[in-house]
Amino acid sequence: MTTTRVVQPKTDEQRHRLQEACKDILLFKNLDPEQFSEVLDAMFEVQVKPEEHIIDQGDDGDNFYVIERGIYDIEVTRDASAICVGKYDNKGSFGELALMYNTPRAATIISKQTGALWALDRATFHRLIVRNNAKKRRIYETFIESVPLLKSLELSERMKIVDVLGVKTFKDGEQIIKQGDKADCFYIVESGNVKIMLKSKTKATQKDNEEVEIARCSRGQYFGELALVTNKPRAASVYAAGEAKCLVIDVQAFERLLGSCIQIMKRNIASYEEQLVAVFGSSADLQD
Ligand SMILES: Nc1ncnc2c1ncn2[C@@H]1O[C@@H]2COP(=O)(O)O[C@H]2[C@H]1O
Repeated sequence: MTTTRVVQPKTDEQRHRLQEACKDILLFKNLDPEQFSEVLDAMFEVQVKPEEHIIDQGDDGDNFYVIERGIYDIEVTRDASAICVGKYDNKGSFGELALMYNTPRAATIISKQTGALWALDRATFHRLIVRNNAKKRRIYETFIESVPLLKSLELSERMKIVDVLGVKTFKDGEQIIKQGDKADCFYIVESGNVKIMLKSKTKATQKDNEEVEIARCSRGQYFGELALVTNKPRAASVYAAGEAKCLVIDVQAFERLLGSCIQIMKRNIASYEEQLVAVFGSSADLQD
């Protein structure tokens, strides 16, 4: 693997767009500012046409991609039939697996309209992101083993979660999730507390726009799964209560790696109705 720093020349306007596209990329969250700036230097713009195959399942991995804009289908072929397992909608990233694990591409990614991507070459991805993974595993191994939801997974499966997660710190009172938004992440609390707040749409006596606290989550507990499991907008808002640090997993990794935990989550979702009945006298707000 080369250790040379790659610099792809960019205009100020391009760098600005690139920074915008990369600001929420989970795999970049653990980089220090110098490493992040090396990543940005190495990235280059790729314009895509409708129906273009950006990645073909089975190929060797060349680049990691960050989405600036466009819709991309994710297709996985098993037993000779291709199934669309999800899509990227104007945000997110893909193409990390083949580069991380030296495996053939695990899915085919097809653009559905004209779009724009930023690509990071394999050597730079390896040098800056993959090398960081050993450190990430050391830091999070014990904590991730203690998370009750993940107990049923194999150690190797838990480590794959660690490889792709991002860590975010929220200030006291900062909004983490907004009720009604489209969902794209799942969260596990590493430290601090978060409070789940709900604006009732059905309770006539409640003042307009007033949010009511319905639950709190602390270390080892998770939130943000409901909308991912039900494919609906966020059912409640979530705020940091004091400083809170969360591990964040994107929806594609959630579906790929946490599929076997979904039954446990569904059982817990049933108890949300009881919480709502306790607070509002009815669980109707969760059902629409
Ligand atoms: N369910 C899925 N299975 C495999 N790959 C997926 C899935 N969903 C999204 N992807 C992305 O599709 C990419 C295809 O190339 P990679 O295998 O390098 O990395 C893969 C992931 O980034």
